[in-house]
Parts: sequence; C-alpha cells; structure tokens
Amino acid sequence: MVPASWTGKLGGGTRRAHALSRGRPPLPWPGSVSAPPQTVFWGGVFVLFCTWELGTDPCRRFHAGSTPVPGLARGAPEVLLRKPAGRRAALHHGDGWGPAAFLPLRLLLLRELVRGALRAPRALPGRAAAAPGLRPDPAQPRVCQPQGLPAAVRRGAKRIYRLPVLTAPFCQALLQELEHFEQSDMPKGRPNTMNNYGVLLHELGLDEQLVTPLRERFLQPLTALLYPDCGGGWLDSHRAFVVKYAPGQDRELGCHYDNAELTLNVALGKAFTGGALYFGGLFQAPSALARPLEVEHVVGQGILHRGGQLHGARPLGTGERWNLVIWLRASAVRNRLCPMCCRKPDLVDDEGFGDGFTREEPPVVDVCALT
Ligand SMILES: O=C(O)CCC(=O)C(=O)O
Ligand SMILES: [Fe+2]
Repeated sequence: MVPASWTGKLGGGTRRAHALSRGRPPLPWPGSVSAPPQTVFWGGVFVLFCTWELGTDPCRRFHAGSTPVPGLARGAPEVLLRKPAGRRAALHHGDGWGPAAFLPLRLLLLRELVRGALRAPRALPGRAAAAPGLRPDPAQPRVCQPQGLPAAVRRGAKRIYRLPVLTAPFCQALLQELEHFEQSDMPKGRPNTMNNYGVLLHELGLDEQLVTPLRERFLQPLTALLYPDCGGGWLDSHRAFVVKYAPGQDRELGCHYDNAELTLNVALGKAFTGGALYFGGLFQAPSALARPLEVEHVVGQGILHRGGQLHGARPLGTGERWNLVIWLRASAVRNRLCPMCCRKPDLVDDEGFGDGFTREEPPVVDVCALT
C-alpha cells in the first residue's frame, strides 16, 4: 500500500490551517455500513468500560491553536516487545518494559463478553438480533441503523470510554526515556501542529514495537465493537506522540478535533493539577460545544474517543503532565472523505504511514454518523 498525505489543495498553508480555516463544514458522512469481520466474530459482545455524566462547564474556545499552546499484558503473552536499539536502550530498566507492561485488556474483553451476553437482550429494545454492527435500513437506503450496537451507543451519547492501558511502572520507564530524549541533541519534530512540546513515538523507535501491537491486537478488537461506524474495525495506521505540559511551556490545549478516526489518550504522569480534558459533540454537530464533558486524568488509563469529537485540555495548574496520544486511522474511511475537510482528499505520496491515506481502493466500508 502506498501511504499518502493530502495536499492543501482546498485551503492555504498548513494542514491545520486548512482544517481550521474551514470551520464547520457541512458533513453528514453518507452511506451504509457493512459490519467488519471482528464485529461479526464478537457477536453479542457489549464492551463498555465506563461512561461519564455530562459536564456543565462551557467550552471556552473553539479553534485549536487559538491559544498559545503551544504495554499486552500478563494476559497476552504473545506480544514480546523487544528492547529498542541504540539510544532507546535506556528504556530497558528491567521493570515495566516487556510483555507485562500492558494491562490485560483481553481479560477485560472476556469479562465484558460475559456481562454483555447477559445484558444484550435488553440493550436496544425491539431490535431483531444482538450482533453488533450496523445494518442498512431497507426503508432508507444509504442510511444505517445502530442495530446491535451497545446500548451506550445511543443517539446523542458521546461514546467516550476510559480503559486501563499501561501499567504504572511502564509509565514511569517511558517518562524517564522521554526525558532522556528531551535532554539529548537528537533531532526532534513537533508532536502535532498544536502542541509545541512532546515527542513523536517513531523518533524513539517505539512505533512498531509498542504502538502497532497495541493498535492491532488490543485496541482494534475494542474499537471494532465500539465504533464500527467510524472505521473501528479497519484501523491500519496511526500517528503516535507524547504531549508535554509544564510551567513555561505549553499549559493548555484549545478546543479542536483530531486528524484521526479514533483517538486514544493515555495519561503517563507526572504529578500535576489541572489539565483535565473536556469533550463536546462531533465537530459537525450544530451544538457541538453545548454541554462539554470534563474528564480527569488517571495514570495508565486511556480515554478513547472519536477523532471528530471536539475536545481540548484545561490549563495546567501545577506540575508536569505527559500524555501518550495515538491518532488511530482507517484508510478505508479517510480515503473517501478527509476527516479534516470532509471532502475527497487529494493525495501525494509520503513516507511511513503518511497521514493514513492509501492509494488503493479501500474495501467497501461506508460509514455514517450516529450522533
Ligand atoms: O492534552 C491532551 O492530553 C490532549 C491532546 C490532544 O487532544 C491531541 O493531541 O490531539
Ligand atoms: Fe486531540
């Protein structure tokens, strides 16, 4: 597959400028959804780690950059993380770095499978079957119904989940490595167009050895269930980086949406106050910022959300905050419609994962927005 980025054909300047200058494009993602294989396989599973009550604080800003902000686990021994080479060796501290670095997501899946089987018949009253996935509504061609999706995936739900991802020792080891890297004179890129401080995981050599297995073996089974309509069963690339907030550096992050179908944001530490994440609705929605949900960080735990969900970070109070952010991408979805400008992307060849697009015709995955 040829990785590709999109050009700024539709707007001037950088990708961010392009995305943000377009404000809120008219969207609705059109189409019908065919259930991905994992969804069928896990028929009847209801995975819901946690949902939150709606918060009441209004979002203070809309545009990203409008402010100067600038491990599988004991349960899954098949992923053997190898010691990174060269300058990455510092991460091999003995504890934390290895298969036991991830919490046993698979066990959680199994537990939820059992629970889900019990809850499934009541999850969506009146539906014909409990299998997750979306089925075309014969009465409304190209409009899909959320039949079989977990009960939490109801119209209007934010569909934001918290899940355990990394162990505390692994977070500590990763933080140490990040600081070694920060203090080194190695060339560094910016994590994204909004954050000025942080590290791209591929610069640390951790993309293939840490993030890819995490995405393929642990996140995708979850996202296929939770977000079948957003390409959750078709993830094929990512952009992973660590963002850092500290006094005198970035302190907050303006409200934005991500260049991702889905995002996982894992708190690594350190000790800090403030910095909570807040979430509005999908950026395309008319009242996307009406009732934001505020979410505190818990070290090692990840927040899973749709990339198109408006969100930002409140100002840091004291201390330093480091978070691992993984923008999860599905070329089958974005090749059709760029998630930033909501138009057919105009592609140029790129290195690595590029921006997650590919030139190949994607498998047939039409999507629609549920909320
Ligand atoms: O500050 C955070 O943890 C949020 C980062 C974020 O939303 C992003 O990088 O896309
Ligand atoms: Fe974000």
